[in-house]
Amino acid sequence: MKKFDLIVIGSGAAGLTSAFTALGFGKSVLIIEKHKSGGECTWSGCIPSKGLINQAKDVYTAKKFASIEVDSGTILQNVRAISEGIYEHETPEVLEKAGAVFVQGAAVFESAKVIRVGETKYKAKKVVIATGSSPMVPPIPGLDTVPFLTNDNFFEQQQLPKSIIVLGAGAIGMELSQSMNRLDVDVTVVEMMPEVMFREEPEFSKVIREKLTKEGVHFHIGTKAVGVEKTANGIALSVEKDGNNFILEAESLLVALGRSPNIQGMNLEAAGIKTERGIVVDATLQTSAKGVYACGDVAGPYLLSHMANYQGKIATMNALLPINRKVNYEHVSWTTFTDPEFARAGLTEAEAREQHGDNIRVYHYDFNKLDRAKTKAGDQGQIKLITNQKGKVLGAHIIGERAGELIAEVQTVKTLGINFAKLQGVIHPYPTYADALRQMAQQVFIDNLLNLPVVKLFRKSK
Ligand SMILES: Cc1cc2nc3c(=O)[nH]c(=O)nc-3n(C[C@H](O)[C@H](O)[C@H](O)COP(=O)(O)OP(=O)(O)OC[C@H]3O[C@@H](n4cnc5c(N)ncnc54)[C@H](O)[C@@H]3O)c2cc1C
Ligand SMILES: NC(=O)c1ccc[n+]([C@@H]2O[C@H](COP(=O)([O-])OP(=O)(O)OC[C@H]3O[C@@H](n4cnc5c(N)ncnc54)[C@H](O)[C@@H]3O)[C@@H](O)[C@H]2O)c1
Repeated sequence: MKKFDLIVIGSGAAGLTSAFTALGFGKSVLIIEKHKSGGECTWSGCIPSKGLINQAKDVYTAKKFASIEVDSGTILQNVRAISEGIYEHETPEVLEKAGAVFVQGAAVFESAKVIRVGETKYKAKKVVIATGSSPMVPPIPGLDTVPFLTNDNFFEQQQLPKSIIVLGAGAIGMELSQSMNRLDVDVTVVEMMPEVMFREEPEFSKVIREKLTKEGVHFHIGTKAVGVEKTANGIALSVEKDGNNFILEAESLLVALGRSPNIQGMNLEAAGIKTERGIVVDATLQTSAKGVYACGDVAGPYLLSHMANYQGKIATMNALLPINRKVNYEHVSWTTFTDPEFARAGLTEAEAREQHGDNIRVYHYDFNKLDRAKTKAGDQGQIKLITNQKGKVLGAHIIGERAGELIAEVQTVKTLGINFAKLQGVIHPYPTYADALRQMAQQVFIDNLLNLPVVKLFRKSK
C-alpha cells in the first residue's frame, strides 16, 4: 500500500490550497479527484459565472448605443474557454509537476488513515477532506419529472433559452438572472423569503431588486414553489403567495436554492467522521477522527472560494505542523457580482446591535456625493459603515460600481485592526470610487475627536 504524508480528497479551491500548502512544506501528497481538478469554482461556479456576467455587461452597455443581436451560443462558448484557461494552471499534469501524485476516482474511507479508490488502497499520516458541495434540489412535487438546470449544467448549454424561471434569489439566482436578462432571456425569479439576498442589509437588497426589475427581470418574492410539470413549450411552475396559488410558465427552469455538502458514498462512518449538515469540524478544522481535517464547502459555514482557500491553508498547517491554529470568521467578506456589485465585510447593523447594543456608530454615504460617480450617467451607489465607538470597523456594506474592490480596502483596515479614521490621512487618487472611503473616514475622524473625554468635557462646560 502506497503511503503519503497527506491525502487530499477533492481538488477544488480548498483541496488545491491544501495540496500546495503541503507541497510547500516538502511533504508527500496524494490528491484524489472524482471529476476534474479545479472543482466548482473553475467549471461551474465563480469563473464561468463571472465570464458570463462580464459579457452580459458589455452587451448591456453596447445596447445603449446600438442595436445588438445577441448570439448566446458564442457567449457560452467564450465562457467555457475562460474556464479552460483557468484549468491550464491546475491540470493533473501541473499538480504532478509540482510534486503531488494525482489519482482520478472517488475516494472511499476504509479507516481514518486508509482510503480506497476503486480497488487500490492508499495510506496517509494525515487526511484533508475537501469534497465541496452540490446544488440542493428540494422535493418539489414534479421536479423529478422535468428537465431543469442547476449551476452544474447551466454553462454546458449550447444556447440560452428564450425564457426561464429562476428558483431562488440568492447569489447564484441574482447574478445569473441579471446576466441572462441582459442577453435577451425573459427571466422570472421566484424567492420564498420576503426580500432577495436575505443575508444582506435589507435596504441594499431592495436596491438591487429594484435595479434588476428596472432592467426587466420579473420578481415574485415571498413566493413558494409548490409543484412543477412539463408543458409543450417547457415547464409550468405552480407557486403559492399569501395563500393564493398561480402558475408561471417558461421554456426552462434554473434551480438555485442553496447547496448540499458532498458527503455521500465516502463511507465516513468507517473513519468515525461525524456529519450534521456537512462534515463536523472543531475550531482547528479537525473532524471527529483524529488527524482527519475538512475544509471548504463540505465543512462550511461560508460557501465561498476565498473561505475555502483560507480554511485549506489552516487545516493543512494544523494537520502537518505542531500547531493548532483556530479559524477566525470575524473578518469574513464577500461580493455578489451583480451590476452594481454588492459587497460586504463583517456584521450587518442588526448583528452589530445584537453584539454591541447601541454602542455602535453607523455611517451612510451616497455616491451622489462622489465626483467619480458623477462622471457616469446613472451611476448609483451607497456605502454603510458600522464602527464601534472608537472608530474600529465592525461591518461594511457597499452597493455600487467596483464594490468588490472597495471592500478590500475596508477589509484590510478591519482585519489589521486599524482605526477607520486613519484612512482620512491616506492620499487617495482623484477621482476614484475609493475616495468615498477617505471622505467617510474624515467623518469618523471628527467623531473620534468629539468622543475624546477631554473634548466631551470641554463641550459640556461651554
Ligand atoms: C454559480 C456559482 C458562482 C459562484 N461564485 C463565487 C464567487 O464569485 N466567489 C466566491 O468566493 N465563491 C463563489 N462560489 C462558491 C465557490 O464556487 C465554492 O465556495 C468553492 O468552489 C468551494 O470550493 P471547494 O474546494 O470546497 O469545493 P469544490 O470546488 O466543489 O471542489 C470539490 C472537489 O471534490 C471532488 N470530489 C467530491 N467528492 C469526491 C470524492 N468522494 N472523491 C474524490 N473527489 C471528490 C469534486 O469533484 C470537486 O472537484 C460560486 C458558486 C457557484 C455555484
Ligand atoms: N459572488 C459570490 O460569492 C457567489 C456567487 C454565487 C454563489 N455563491 C455561493 O454559493 C452558495 C449557493 O448559492 P445559492 O444562490 O444557490 O444559495 P443561497 O443560499 O445564496 O440562496 C438560495 C435562495 O433560495 C431561496 N429558497 C430556498 N428554498 C426555496 C423555495 N423552495 N422556493 C423559493 N425560494 C427558495 C432561499 O430563501 C435563498 O434566498 C451561496 O451561499 C454562496 O456562498 C457565491
